[in-house]
Amino acid sequence: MNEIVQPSSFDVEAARSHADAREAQFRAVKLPSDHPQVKAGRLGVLIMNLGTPEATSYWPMRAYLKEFLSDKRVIETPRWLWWPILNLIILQTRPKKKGRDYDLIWNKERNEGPLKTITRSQAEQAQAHLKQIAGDRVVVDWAMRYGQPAVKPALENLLAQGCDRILLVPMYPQYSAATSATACDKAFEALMTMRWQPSVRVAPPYHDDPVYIDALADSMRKELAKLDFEPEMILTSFHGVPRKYLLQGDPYHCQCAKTSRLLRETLGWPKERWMLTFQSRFGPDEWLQPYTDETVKGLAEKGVKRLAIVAPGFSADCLETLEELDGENREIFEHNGGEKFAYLPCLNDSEEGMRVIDHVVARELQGWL
Ligand SMILES: C=CC1=C(C)c2cc3[nH]c(cc4nc(cc5[nH]c(cc1n2)c(C)c5CCC(=O)O)C(CCC(=O)O)=C4C)c(C)c3C=C
Ligand SMILES: [Fe+2]
Ligand SMILES: [Fe+2]
Repeated sequence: MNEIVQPSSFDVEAARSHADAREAQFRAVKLPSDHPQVKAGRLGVLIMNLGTPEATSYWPMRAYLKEFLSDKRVIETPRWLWWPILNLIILQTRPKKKGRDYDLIWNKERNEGPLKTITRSQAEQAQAHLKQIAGDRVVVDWAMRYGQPAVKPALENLLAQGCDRILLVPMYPQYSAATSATACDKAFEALMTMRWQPSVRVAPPYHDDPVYIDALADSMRKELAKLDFEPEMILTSFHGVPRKYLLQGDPYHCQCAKTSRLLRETLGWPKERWMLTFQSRFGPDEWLQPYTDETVKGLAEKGVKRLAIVAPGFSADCLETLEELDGENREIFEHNGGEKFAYLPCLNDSEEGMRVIDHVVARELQGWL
């Protein structure tokens, strides 16, 4: 690539900021007519979450579940055994059943799952925050590991805007191969095909970051203050994974346990009125225990009347929190003798939630910005 030609009128000192100077440089480039367009010097931030179906009817649900459940990072069962189970059993019934569940939480105004609405807003707010700090130098986009918007076009979009350094931000406070690693795999797969590969960083898990723990504590205090009761017990419920993933070295369980402990300590909540549980069990294998639904039932049966559940592992409310925790588990509790139940929302795009995202992004851009 040929060098940037600076016209004499271009005065770097006079530029208001480094970002403005970069912008001015883009505009000042003079290239031969057959030279490819060169855009560089910007930083990209790609916020990545899990994904959600395009619609709640059979075929979109089936496509989403097939992509998700075909991922070897999610289901580690050998393919010869898993393929017939997935195609001949699960994909026959689950799309319809789960489609009905998605109907209960669907954002009808935008015709999309809440995970998409919230992730988009998080990215837009992060972009607005970075604009204040760095002008147009940083571009924020968002993508989903499964479904739309896909990771590869999002990376291409960042490159097209001149981002030659990209920060990937998997929106999972606790690392698991089934979530953070597979999101990065998808990004690296896209980078494999690129001639001019950007420099890439990956934001690490933030399960014990004081900014995250304080944001969770602040959000919980606010939500608890709105209730007309004080919970006898608080459950911190995390998405489960098969127990064998823990035994094979996935740090997810330990990171969930640490988040839960730090949150309780920060709130000063009594140990005997706080629990760590795991939800969303899938299939016949043993998953991380104790299971949320069995715990909720057991507590109600033992006479606990007032219960609150919070899901610190989800950066955005979704099917697993709105339908499973606030819907199914509320019903289990009330059906077994419980009286007052509260589901406390995720950090989402709230002030507390954005504090965490802005902090993680700013920290990981250090040295680049
Ligand atoms: C079957 C294996 C699964 C593993 C392992 C798993 C891990 C895992 N998942 C999340 C976060 C989310 N999962 C969501 C939905 C969902 N999860 C599974 C399966 C596994 N997840 C399925 C099949 C589904 C789809 C719904 C269903 O059929 O039950 C969601 C919600 C997406 C939405 O659209 O709202 C999230 C978020 C984590 C954090 C995790 C392990 C660490
Ligand atoms: Fe899941
Ligand atoms: Fe552990």
